[in-house]
Amino acid sequence: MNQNESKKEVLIEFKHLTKKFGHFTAVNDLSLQIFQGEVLGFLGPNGAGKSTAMKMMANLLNPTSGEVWVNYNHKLEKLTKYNQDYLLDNIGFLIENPAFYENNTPRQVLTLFAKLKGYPRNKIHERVEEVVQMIGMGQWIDNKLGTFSKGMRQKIGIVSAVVHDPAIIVLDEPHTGLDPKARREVRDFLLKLKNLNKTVFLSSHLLYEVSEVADRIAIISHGILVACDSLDNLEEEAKRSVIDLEMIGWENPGETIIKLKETVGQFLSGPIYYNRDQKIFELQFDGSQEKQYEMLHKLISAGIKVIEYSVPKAGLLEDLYLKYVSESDKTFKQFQKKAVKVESIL
Ligand SMILES: Nc1ncnc2c1ncn2[C@@H]1O[C@H](COP(=O)(O)OP(=O)(O)OP(=O)(O)O)[C@@H](O)[C@H]1O
Repeated sequence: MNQNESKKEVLIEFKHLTKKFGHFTAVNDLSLQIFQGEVLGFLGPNGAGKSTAMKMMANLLNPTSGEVWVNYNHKLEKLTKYNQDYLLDNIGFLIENPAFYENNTPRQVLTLFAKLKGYPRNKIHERVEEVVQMIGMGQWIDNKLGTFSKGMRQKIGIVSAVVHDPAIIVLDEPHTGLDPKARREVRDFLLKLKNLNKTVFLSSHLLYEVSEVADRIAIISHGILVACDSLDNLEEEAKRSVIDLEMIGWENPGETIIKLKETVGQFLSGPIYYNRDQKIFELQFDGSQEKQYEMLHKLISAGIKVIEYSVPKAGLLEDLYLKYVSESDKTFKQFQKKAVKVESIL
């Protein structure tokens, strides 16, 4: 935990949360804190366990073991069926696909949600109009939901999670069924919530959508938390790992790779790749900026004619995300193999 995190108030805490369906472990010993005022992106491939964890947080599923703790009056309390009404009162959830009556309008549905959640009656009219405008659906407020596309319903579902103005908003895959324009509207909506200092816990398998709004990212794969850090730190880590090198005065990529290895091999953390289209060499590098400079110095001292030496900007975070997920895939497969061996011995 860094210094900033230790100062912030924890609003939700998962403690060793585990959910098994029969022999299958969907969420495996997940420990995670969500801090006041942050947008925490919960990222993972399909089937990673995101929805299962969120359902346990909403008390829609009981954990097999572990606990969810929720902040109430500046004190964390363990979530149970006895205190869920007041503990979850200040949280807005979009967990499953929203189902609406076809004949209702967004105004009717959202007014009902706000009433049920105890929002002040004299302010509901204004609040409903405000949130529908916020997500760019103002002109549809009195149209029947039966005429809406999947994406439009999804946006109304997102709004239904915030209409009572909760402090914490939990959105499971809010981008489902949205086209690029609608995704941008949802992104803008999430940024507005962030500016209002709301705490948002957002799951998705879309890295870009999460990285545009999140302060921190938690990556889950096969039910296991494989990374959790601030977006800045993850971006730093991603940047450290690759350097693109463009040179002149070389002919054969194979021979050049051998020469590069001889010259700077001690700094490298993985193989050197040659990108044929861009005519650049990719060095896998894991070190400080000082080391990065030393490496450049060695290249030039060895007579290698470097004309570009840079950290690529696009796609780095994606590479890092895929690295975490594929490492976890490998570990999971090895574990499965061992499990099969043990079963056959038994
Ligand atoms: N009720 C259930 N019974 C059995 N298995 C389940 C149940 N609910 C979920 N699973 C399994 O648990 C795993 C995790 O599912 P979960 O829905 O949490 O993943 P996810 O990360 O939300 O995926 P997606 O992005 O596809 O929604 C999946 O393999 C799923 O098939």
